[in-house]
Amino acid sequence: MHPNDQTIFALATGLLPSAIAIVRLSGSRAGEVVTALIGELPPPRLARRATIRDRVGEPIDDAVVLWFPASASATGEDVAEFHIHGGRAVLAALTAALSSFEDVRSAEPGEFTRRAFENGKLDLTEAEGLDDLIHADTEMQRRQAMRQLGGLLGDRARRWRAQIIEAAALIEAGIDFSDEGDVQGDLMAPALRTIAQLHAEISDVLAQQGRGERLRDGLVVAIAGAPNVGKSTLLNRLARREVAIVSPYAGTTRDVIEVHLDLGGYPVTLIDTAGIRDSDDPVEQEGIRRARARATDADLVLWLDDGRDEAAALANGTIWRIRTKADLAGAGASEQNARFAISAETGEGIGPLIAAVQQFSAGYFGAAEASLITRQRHRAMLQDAVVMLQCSIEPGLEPELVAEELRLAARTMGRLLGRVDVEDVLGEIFGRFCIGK
Ligand SMILES: Nc1nc2c(c(=O)[nH]1)N(C=O)[C@@H](CNc1ccc(C(=O)N[C@@H](CCC(=O)O)C(=O)O)cc1)CN2
Ligand SMILES: Nc1nc2c(ncn2[C@@H]2O[C@H](COP(=O)(O)OP(=O)(O)OP(=O)(O)O)[C@@H](O)[C@H]2O)c(=O)[nH]1
Repeated sequence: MHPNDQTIFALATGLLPSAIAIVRLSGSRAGEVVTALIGELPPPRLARRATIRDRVGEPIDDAVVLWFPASASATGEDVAEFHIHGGRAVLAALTAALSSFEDVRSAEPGEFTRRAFENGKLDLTEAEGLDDLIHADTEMQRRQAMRQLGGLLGDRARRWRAQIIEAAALIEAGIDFSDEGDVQGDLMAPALRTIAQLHAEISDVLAQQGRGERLRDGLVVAIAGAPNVGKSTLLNRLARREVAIVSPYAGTTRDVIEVHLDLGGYPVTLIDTAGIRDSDDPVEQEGIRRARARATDADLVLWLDDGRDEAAALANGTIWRIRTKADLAGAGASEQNARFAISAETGEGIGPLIAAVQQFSAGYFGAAEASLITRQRHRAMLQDAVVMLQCSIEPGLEPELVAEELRLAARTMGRLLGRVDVEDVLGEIFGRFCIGK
């Protein structure tokens, strides 16, 4: 049997041990497997308490089992769920029992969602939204993912595609009637008007600055400044106070420390460039180069200055000068230029600084609320489509060529939705899902 037709199962819930764990099973063999394991097929979509038994009748677990017959299931196939006790040995015993059936195997990452996609339960943009939802760390990321999963972009792309196909059909009809006087012109003009409108509408969506893409990764805020001004102390302060840390981890080199923060629902990646100093060690030099690059690309640089610093900062984005060690006497001339005065030691000024960074990200991401585009892939497809639409309305173009450009544009919309030749894209997208999704 082809792997795509095999029945697949996977743990759908998190780390073991856990109170309860859910194992999902999807495919044509699911009903037969459930019947063998619990002695009956539960009524559709109703929770059933049942003892799961192995092939020789030994009880494996006291569980809750759900049965979703095709096609009214998450994947569109026959689906069963085993809500078991989340012990490692329980899962191992159930896994062994499931694997003992022919054409039943454990699922690849993203395989359930891929089947849902292939059975028309989701389009590709919605599947991407689902992946984003699972990986959403902050409230704003969750909201954006829900909009995407709900078809905000997918519905729009379907409408655009239908309009393009309709315009192409009108133009092709005009070609067929071309020896019948005015019919051609009558059909062509409204079609071209529609295309011009679509062109403007999609261009508008593309003009939205990439904030939606950025919301997935977070705003990058770099803490920079001369050695010993208190960068690491500030990072530690920020990470411990008033902000939720999402995932602190050391960067690829020991010189760049990244902390992922949830600032009022907005994701912020805080990087400490404590390693920016001259060094003879080639490994350290590489770290320094990366730190500088990250700081230069940051959306916001917090440039710390303990009163002894005269030099200007390195950065493309916004820079805020921050006077550190405000608890110590002896402010220099740089004091006047500083936007904030803080003491990581006493905590003075930290609250207002956090509030200001939060306000900065709210301003930055404010526009993302309306953003249809959440990935580079969407942008690339829509840019292609706009170019094709632009070509199709070039004055004086032969109707045959107009229709051809429109067909290409419709195809590009189809690729955005995952309808045509996207095998490579599918592998890339679904391969990154969690196992069990
Ligand atoms: N236990 C459990 N919880 C879960 C899921 C699941 O599969 N199992 N989900 C997993 O994704 C999410 C909910 N999403 C779901 C999406 C579609 C269907 C479903 O059965 N769809 C059918 C019937 C629609 C209906 O009657 O409402 C369909 O689309 O035809 C179920 C869950 C989150 N929570
Ligand atoms: N009095 C006072 N001392 C501080 C304050 N912030 C940091 N320090 C001290 O300044 C020294 C340097 O602080 P760090 O946070 O390591 O400075 P850094 O900028 O990360 O230093 P490098 O890693 O060398 O670049 C430490 O001894 C801190 O305790 C502050 O607000 N007040």
